[in-house]
Amino acid sequence: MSQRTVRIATRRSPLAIWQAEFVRDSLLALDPHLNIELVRIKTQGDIILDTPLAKVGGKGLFVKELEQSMLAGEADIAVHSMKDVPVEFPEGLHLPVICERHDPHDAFVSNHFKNVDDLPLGATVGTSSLRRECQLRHYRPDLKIVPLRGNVNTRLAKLDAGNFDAIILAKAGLERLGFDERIRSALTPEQSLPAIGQGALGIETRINDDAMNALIAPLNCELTSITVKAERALNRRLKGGCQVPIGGYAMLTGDDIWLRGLVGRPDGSEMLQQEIRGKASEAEQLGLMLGDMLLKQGADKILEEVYGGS
Ligand SMILES: NCc1[nH]cc(CCC(=O)O)c1CC(=O)O
Repeated sequence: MSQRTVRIATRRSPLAIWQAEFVRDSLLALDPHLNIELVRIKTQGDIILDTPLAKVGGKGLFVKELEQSMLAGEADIAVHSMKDVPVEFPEGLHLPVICERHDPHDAFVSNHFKNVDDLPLGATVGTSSLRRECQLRHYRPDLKIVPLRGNVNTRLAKLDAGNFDAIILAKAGLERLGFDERIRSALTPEQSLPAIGQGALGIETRINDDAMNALIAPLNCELTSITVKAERALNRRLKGGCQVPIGGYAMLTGDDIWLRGLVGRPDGSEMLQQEIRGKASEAEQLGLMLGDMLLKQGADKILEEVYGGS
């Protein structure tokens, strides 16, 4: 029974490796006799580094190759940032486990300024996230938003090279890599509503791999699963792609859930926001309803323009 081998498919970025090792160590804490290997895979998202992802197009740029390795039997599980996981899974695969969420907020990183309000008029901020760009422009129309891609380490190096007054990154990614001291402040959800699934890790497996599904089941965090499922239901209703600024963040208090959603234009000229509260047991329906509210408010028009109508 022991000496079972688990092959974890992971991207090669330092953050992805940290996340795969986090899941490896969590599994080893449950059964020290497991034999766990990392299968390091290069994805499209890692290869195309000089183009804003929204322009590269296509969903699941960071997960497709990991899924193929599982379907080909070269890996047993894949660890993903939930933020990067598309709403639909390929036939034969599912995502039964969402681990306890780390900090979901965006972080303000700068060598000279302590928060967004502290930035001088016309300051340069690096981000390639349309969601961050939209909200920053909406909040501070004077800021100059400049594309910034690459993994977390690369982005910090570009900041240090003096290319930007500040950059915005996910707090969770910085903290996982030990860059806590680089975080000058957290952006509140009112300043920057996080990305759907931000801060949460998910584990994808083959649906029919009963042994593996049972093995990873204890890593599931029920509370995180509920909130992320609500956020992902919102994304499903909005047919969330990476060309539209979309934000979504759910919080649980006891049996109640509070879900906020945002759809906007990258230039910040329009930013629609809605929120909904209800029973946690209806998390997914609430996510879909919130999507409908945003669509009715005008998100349908924005999405239609971006995706060229349908
Ligand atoms: N798109 C890259 C990505 N995917 C997940 C994270 C952060 C970690 C997380 O949200 O779990 C990041 C980096 C960032 O946005 O700064």
